[in-house]
Amino acid sequence: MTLWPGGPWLGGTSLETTNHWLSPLQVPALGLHVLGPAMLASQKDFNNAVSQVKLLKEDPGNEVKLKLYALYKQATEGPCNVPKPGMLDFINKTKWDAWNALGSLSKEAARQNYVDLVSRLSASSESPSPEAPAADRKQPESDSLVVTSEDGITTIRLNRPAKKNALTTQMYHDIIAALQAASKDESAITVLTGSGDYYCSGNDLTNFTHLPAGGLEEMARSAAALLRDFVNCFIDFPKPLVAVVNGPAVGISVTILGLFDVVYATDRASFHTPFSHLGQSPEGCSSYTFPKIMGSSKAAEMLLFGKKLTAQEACAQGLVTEVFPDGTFQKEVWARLKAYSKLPPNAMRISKQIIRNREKEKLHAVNAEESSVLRERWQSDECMNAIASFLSRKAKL
Ligand SMILES: CCCC/C=C/CC(=O)SCCNC(=O)CCNC(=O)[C@H](O)C(C)(C)COP(=O)(O)OP(=O)(O)OC[C@H]1O[C@@H](n2cnc3c(N)ncnc32)[C@H](O)[C@@H]1OP(=O)(O)O
Repeated sequence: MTLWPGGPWLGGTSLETTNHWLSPLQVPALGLHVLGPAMLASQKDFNNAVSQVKLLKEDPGNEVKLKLYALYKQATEGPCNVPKPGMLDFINKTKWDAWNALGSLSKEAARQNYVDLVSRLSASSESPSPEAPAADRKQPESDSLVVTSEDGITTIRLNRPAKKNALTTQMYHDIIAALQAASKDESAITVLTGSGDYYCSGNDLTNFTHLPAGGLEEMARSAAALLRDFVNCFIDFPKPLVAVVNGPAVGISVTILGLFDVVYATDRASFHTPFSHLGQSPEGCSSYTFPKIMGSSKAAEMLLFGKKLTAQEACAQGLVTEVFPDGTFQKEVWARLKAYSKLPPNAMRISKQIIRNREKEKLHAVNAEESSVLRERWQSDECMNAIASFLSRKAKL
């Protein structure tokens, strides 16, 4: 089996010829124990991904191939418990190291990560041009998102001030498209900010009132898929990503801050994740990033009890990089960003890559799990009652 004919791997010896490592014929009947609702990739998805790898047009490079190998082994055989190859058996030792580095990652999560990785590789090998100029950018479908590019900075602005920039389903799609375009445009830095007095009041709770033909279950399924795609874009975003938090932030607009590189906030901002109040659970990888950023008990106070942080508190906890007086916020922040945007863009990209790569697989696994749990939560009475309360004007945060 030759996946990338003529591609010398690791010093001229093909990894696959030493282990036939991606042959779908070798996938044993797994009898997998599925953890949650069907958010994690099925065996069929996994088998498809294994076949898809062979169709990739470009060689993804040794590092990625090793990752695929390790995830494949973990997904099919579980944690590495075979003896470590000898020092001089370079290729098998490298493969063993990659597999062993996955530690106790479950078979299901490895399978999911494998499917995600293959889908990203397939998408990028199909993308027509690496540098889509800003002028070619597909404009958002509605006025609720405004995307501009100037001075080496692409700015994605939430523009629904009358609704405190609450995120409609269309806005999630538009933000995904805007991030994908920004990742390929010529700007050095990408910024997310809001119009008006709020940064963002989180998920628009009326999203839950548009029930599709398949009812609540179908609504929860598609919302979980959208959430997962949305958060994946932040995990994978390749350039410096800066949040300019111009006012209070709620829900998902707070949780994804843990995936930004830098967060600047006005002293009027606050940070609120009232998931328990809403019968929901954390998303945006916050169940992982928040304890890492602020320690487990501060994270628990926010994520379990919905403690609202002031900008100064969020800065002290490490969620916010710097707080500015509201009167000079815009002037100071944009002057600083303009200066940063003049730095060599490739160096910034590569530095971000090296930082993010250490965490990427983990973040994707966390995102998959959080989305899966929320899919269930959204069908719970606790959640339905909280949303009904808000919509009937009985409850406000
Ligand atoms: C598919 C992916 C799903 C990802 C899931 C994410 C989870 C979350 O994000 S959880 C967080 C959800 N957000 C909320 O619970 C916030 C709800 N809003 C409020 O509690 C308050 O509106 C506020 C504290 C944000 C602001 O209060 P304030 O008194 O200053 O202003 P209001 O008069 O309430 O708001 C003006 C206007 O905007 C509407 N609105 C504000 N936020 C939302 C929202 N999140 N969803 C829907 N609508 C919202 C509010 O109803 C008002 O509308 P009207 O002028 O028509 O009454």
